[in-house]
Amino acid sequence: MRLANERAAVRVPATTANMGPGFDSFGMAFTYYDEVEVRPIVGATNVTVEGVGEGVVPTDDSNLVVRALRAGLDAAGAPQAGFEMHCVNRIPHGGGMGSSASAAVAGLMLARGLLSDPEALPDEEIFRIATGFEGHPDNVAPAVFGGATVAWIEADGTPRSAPMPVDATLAVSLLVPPSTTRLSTEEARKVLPDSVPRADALFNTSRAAILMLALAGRPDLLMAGTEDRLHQEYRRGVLPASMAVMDSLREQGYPAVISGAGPTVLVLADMSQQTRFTLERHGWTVLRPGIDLSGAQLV
Ligand SMILES: Nc1ncnc2c1ncn2[C@@H]1O[C@H](COP(=O)(O)OP(=O)(O)OP(=O)(O)O)[C@@H](O)[C@H]1O
Ligand SMILES: N[C@@H](CCO)C(=O)O
Repeated sequence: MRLANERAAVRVPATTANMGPGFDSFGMAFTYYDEVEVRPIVGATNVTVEGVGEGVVPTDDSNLVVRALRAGLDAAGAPQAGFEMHCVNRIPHGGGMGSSASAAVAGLMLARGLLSDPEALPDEEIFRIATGFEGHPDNVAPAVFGGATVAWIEADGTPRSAPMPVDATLAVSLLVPPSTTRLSTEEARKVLPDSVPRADALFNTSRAAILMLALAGRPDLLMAGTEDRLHQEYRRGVLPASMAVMDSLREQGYPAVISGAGPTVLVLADMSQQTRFTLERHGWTVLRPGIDLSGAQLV
């Protein structure tokens, strides 16, 4: 295998995970993208970043996108090089919109784009390697495949995923709190208990099944299908503002959940102008993306 192309570029979607009851398994991709371009060079890697993470994320080989690119080349048996990389980042970091999964998928897609035989890195392989970076597959699956997905880990450790039927016209709102409230997934996972009451496990089993029906065209089931007892309440202490907004929206009849590990709040509905303005006055950003059905694409 060799590097056959002098450049590759990728567009990778933001994603949500959990969606209420589907902890570590449900996910969905949005028409809201990071874009990365790369060129192999002779010499040291140099990353330039525009937008989110500018001046913060590493600009050398320790950058997550570069690490994933290198992992992809290794998996395909291709040689390494130095890289000139330019990232246009829109997905907030530590925001609950799957930035780290999208970064890993971006790097792996770029590896594919540089290879003499792109088929050496099929989607399933990119999904597997990116899940290794993340530790759980729920954001990676929609970032790779698009749409709504259910993802799981087989007993032998193999990650798997399958598309969930979704009404692509479903309205989505992502409520992103001010950037001072970012929360790393690592911190958000530390507050979760190792075991949960059987009644709560049963509760989530039915709600996850209901959510599948709701997404496929039963919007009347969205409120019941977005209830959760496995993770959100345990995270209230590290997500006080987001949980308060989620509670208030649910009281008003909106199917609101914590997006991924937070602090972004996902609402599976459009919201009244007044509700949006109130949040924006308090420094929140309201995004209203569509559902991405393609996943990451070389461009
Ligand atoms: N585009 C990127 N380039 C480089 N590093 C990134 C990029 N995106 C994410 N990261 C790294 O991943 C970290 C954020 O990952 P983390 O899993 O904590 O949050 P998240 O993926 O945004 O949220 P969630 O998993 O809840 O959706 C950043 O602090 C940064 O170190
Ligand atoms: N399922 C993950 C999503 C964030 O990566 C969590 O809630 O911790």
